[in-house]
Amino acid sequence: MDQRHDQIEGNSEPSHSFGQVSHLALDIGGTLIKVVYFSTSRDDCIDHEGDSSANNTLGVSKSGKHILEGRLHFAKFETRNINDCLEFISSKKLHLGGFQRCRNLAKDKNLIKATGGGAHKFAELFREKLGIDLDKEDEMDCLVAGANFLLKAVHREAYTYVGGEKEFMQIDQNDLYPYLLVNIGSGVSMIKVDGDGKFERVSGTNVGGGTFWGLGRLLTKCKSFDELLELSYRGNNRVIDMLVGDIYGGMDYSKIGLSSTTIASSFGKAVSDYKELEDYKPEDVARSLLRMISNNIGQIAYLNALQFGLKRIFFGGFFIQGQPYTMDTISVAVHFWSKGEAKAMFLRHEGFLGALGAYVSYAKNRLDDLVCNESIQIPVSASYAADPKYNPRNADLNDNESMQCSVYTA
Ligand SMILES: Nc1ncnc2c1ncn2[C@@H]1O[C@H](COP(=O)(O)OP(=O)(O)O)[C@@H](O)[C@H]1O
Ligand SMILES: CC(C)(COP(=O)(O)O)[C@@H](O)C(=O)NCCC(=O)O
Repeated sequence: MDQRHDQIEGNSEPSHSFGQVSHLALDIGGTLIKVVYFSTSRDDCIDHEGDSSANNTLGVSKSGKHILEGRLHFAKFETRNINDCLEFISSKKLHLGGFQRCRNLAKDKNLIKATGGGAHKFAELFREKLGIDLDKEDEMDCLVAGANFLLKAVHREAYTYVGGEKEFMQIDQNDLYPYLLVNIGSGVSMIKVDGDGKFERVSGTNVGGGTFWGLGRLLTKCKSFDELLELSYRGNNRVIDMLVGDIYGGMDYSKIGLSSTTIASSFGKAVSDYKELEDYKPEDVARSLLRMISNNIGQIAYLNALQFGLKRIFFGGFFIQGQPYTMDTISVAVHFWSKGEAKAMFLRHEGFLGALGAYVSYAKNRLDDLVCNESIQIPVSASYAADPKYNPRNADLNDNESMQCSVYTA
């Protein structure tokens, strides 16, 4: 048996063991590193057309392409803790790949697809610590490729969020373009997508996820992003935000379509109240901040959609993280400004667009193709649960998933 295979399996109980790991891809952003990799597992072994050779996860399709069945795994780390990510990759031997056991495609085993600014910034570190070269892919190319892949290949990927309810969208592949992709990472990029590889970054804003996390940390003294979010759920923004009703004596300003509860000025009450930061509850501050930033992004997104005549806006990036209040504020902003004409849509794998784009870019070189059979909500931590060396503090996996899929190799 292949030694590499042994080493990977050696860390795991049989029920959750990895088979081969292949095609590791990274998106090293300003705040978070996103990791995507494919693994076959014994549970997933399928012998297509009777191929019972050494690698029984590799079958041959009617078109002559080999099919490798397995799961796509997702993980994320804070960029400031990049060593945790390096350790994770190293301990799982993810960088060594796995196709060579079955297809002798080892020639570029030390070349790992990577995108995001960190692919440039940390290239030397990866070479030094893991002996791998980062094969850099452009960040915008990857965001678009990742979004197109998810929208076309993954069932129940896109959804609207209205009145606290998720509604999954049926995406007609023949009627997908054009759309606006708004990626809310540390900063925000807005990309008009017209097709596979056909896009233009039409706008962006420096007021994004990093602003929420950075300002929020300074204002509330909270220690983690999740804590800040948690705070925001308990808060009441009306304590700090100046509403139309505060200015108009409790009345709507109906002539221009503003209800009394519309925020007239985010944080505006802090001026008239003569209060200091300590006089406000951190949860109210967090709530106002989340609302201010989400609302602003929703509005800028809509204005761009308007300018380019786009009806559909997909929001990605880890700022969203499937958080109800964030999505609600963005949805309301898009609905309000577009008078119901445009729709905000969210993606289940919103934070992994770039990493998935880097992943599918392997296809450019090796003619491999990734097909998702289905998308199943399985906590990715379940894949590691049996690993005695797995330390959840190292891999901040939150509630990510792995999804079942096939890789078609030429
Ligand atoms: N665990 C976390 N730690 C830090 N930021 C987080 C976390 N989860 C979500 N976020 C939010 O996601 C943003 C980063 O999103 P991401 O799409 O990964 O961007 P980038 O590529 O710039 O790192 C942060 O600025 C923050 O608002
Ligand atoms: C520079 C970036 C593309 C980097 O991506 P990120 O790490 O934030 O995901 C992004 O932060 C951005 O688009 N910022 C907004 C810059 C602007 O248009 O004003």
